[in-house]
Amino acid sequence: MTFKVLISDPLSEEGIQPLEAADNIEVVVSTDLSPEQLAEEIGKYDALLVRSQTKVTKEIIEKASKLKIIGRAGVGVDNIDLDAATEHGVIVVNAPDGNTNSAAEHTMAMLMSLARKIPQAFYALKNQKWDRKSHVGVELKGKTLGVIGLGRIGAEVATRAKGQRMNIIAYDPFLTEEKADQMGVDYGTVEDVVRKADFITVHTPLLKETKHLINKAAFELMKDGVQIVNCARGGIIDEDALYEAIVNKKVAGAALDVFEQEPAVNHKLLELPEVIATPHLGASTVEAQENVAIDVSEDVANFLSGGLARNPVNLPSVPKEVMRKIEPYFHLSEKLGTFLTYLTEGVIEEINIYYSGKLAEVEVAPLTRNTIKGLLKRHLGEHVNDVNASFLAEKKGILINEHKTNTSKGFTNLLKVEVKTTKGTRMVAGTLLNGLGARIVQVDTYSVDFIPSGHIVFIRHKDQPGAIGRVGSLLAEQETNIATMQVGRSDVGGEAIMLLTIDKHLDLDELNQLNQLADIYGVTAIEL
Ligand SMILES: NC(=O)c1ccc[n+]([C@@H]2O[C@H](COP(=O)([O-])OP(=O)(O)OC[C@H]3O[C@@H](n4cnc5c(N)ncnc54)[C@H](O)[C@@H]3O)[C@@H](O)[C@H]2O)c1
Ligand SMILES: O=C(O)[C@H](O)COP(=O)(O)O
Repeated sequence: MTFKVLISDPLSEEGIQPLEAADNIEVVVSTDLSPEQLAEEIGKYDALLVRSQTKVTKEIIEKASKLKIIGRAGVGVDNIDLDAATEHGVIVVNAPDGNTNSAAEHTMAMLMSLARKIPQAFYALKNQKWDRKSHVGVELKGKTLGVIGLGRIGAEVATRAKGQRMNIIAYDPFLTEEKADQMGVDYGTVEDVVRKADFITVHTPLLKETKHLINKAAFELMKDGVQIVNCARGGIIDEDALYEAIVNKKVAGAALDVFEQEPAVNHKLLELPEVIATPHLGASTVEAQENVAIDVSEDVANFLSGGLARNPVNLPSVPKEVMRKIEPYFHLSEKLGTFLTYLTEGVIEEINIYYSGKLAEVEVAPLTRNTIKGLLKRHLGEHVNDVNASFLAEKKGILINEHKTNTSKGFTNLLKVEVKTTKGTRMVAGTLLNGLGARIVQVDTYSVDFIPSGHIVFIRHKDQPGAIGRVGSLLAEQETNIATMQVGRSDVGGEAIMLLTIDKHLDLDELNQLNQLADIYGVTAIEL
């Protein structure tokens, strides 16, 4: 099978080698597509690679019938509708580390240019003006730099600013006083940071919570003459409030690499001499572009070949260590879900997944997603996958509960799935036998032992002499070979079950004949 990958923003040619080199991938580079053209084209592609320019909207994703993965060669994914991607089962991956250094260096370049008015002086000189008086700057040494968002880039900026002998005060929701101490920065709230800083730099993602984090009220708390840097995302700083604060002389200068609307030409902030700017160049270095393109190309190529994504954005990433422990249970978890879809009637209201024995000691969320995938796929179709399974279940109002218990009924590990529907509760449990693979060991209250794979017939019948024989004889007449057979009953003469694994698929006629045998209550053909 050949996968088609569209690259719709300029990426480093060296960086996309992992895709070009893959036998099963055809790469198309088309960086001038309008949104309408992209919407028209996207249906042909299995993967899309972008930077920040391509807007991957809900409308685009809805037209992307074959799309499996979107790769963002960079950090920020605010140009991608993540909810729409998740709903349509499209995984989004980014390259979180490749441009950290370049973005931090660009921030420092902007900070120093701002403090020494280098762009303004250069502009004057270019216009034949030898003007030394208007371009007197300030030193960084001894000043306080407020860092809002002390993640990868914020932390690198803090380290470099310390090299300029600045004091750092930082706020990040994940920063503790202890960690701040270890990093040699002062810990503060957003309010502390904006009150105390001479320069403020923001390094958060653009989220609902960070939109206009620096607003009119924040500017009012700042020192007079404060200077502002934004090399993260337009929109973290309220541009109207910044404009006003500069005009009112509260803010002495601002260095902006990013804007609320990009490309930002004819922007009112660019008319102010106190503002210096670059057109979103933080990650535009040869090194960063190569790094991010390699990272994302490798991830996309690997994912298309059936591997796991290293840097998923809309799916929690699972540490390798945990993955190694739970990977053997993947097959079992999906099969248990699928098996139950054949037994249940009515609308699913609640799914309870019980992990016991060894399984109770590990992170099981990926197994839960996989079980739900198995439960939903048969009815909702192939588009249900790990990315959207929980989302779709939630959207359908299904309650999902994970339980960890110690009661593993003598098995070293046991995975039990119980589904409550409008018509009743059904249950199935499975285990992984050392060296023998997966087994289903319980169906409702019956103990069984069979491999969850292939053609299975589940029969409910009256516990009567002859019932089993009649089923065996009819299957023989139908030239159906029985591979294994399990029987179980709750009470003598009561309801009993037969679970047969057979060598071929039973058609409707053959099933009907089985159903009409004496003492048979119901026959279900299961394909696992
Ligand atoms: N200008 C560019 O070209 C360029 C290049 C790379 C990254 N970026 C942008 O820089 C930003 C940071 O990137 P990163 O790689 O450091 O990301 P990161 O995830 O490592 O760090 C972001 C930090 O922001 C913190 N944060 C979240 N909400 C916050 C809040 N309300 N207040 C304070 N902190 C908050 C997080 O806890 C995290 O530590 C992103 O917006 C990214 O898109 C821009
Ligand atoms: O979030 C990022 O990684 C940067 O903003 C880089 O964006 P770009 O890939 O468009 O340069």
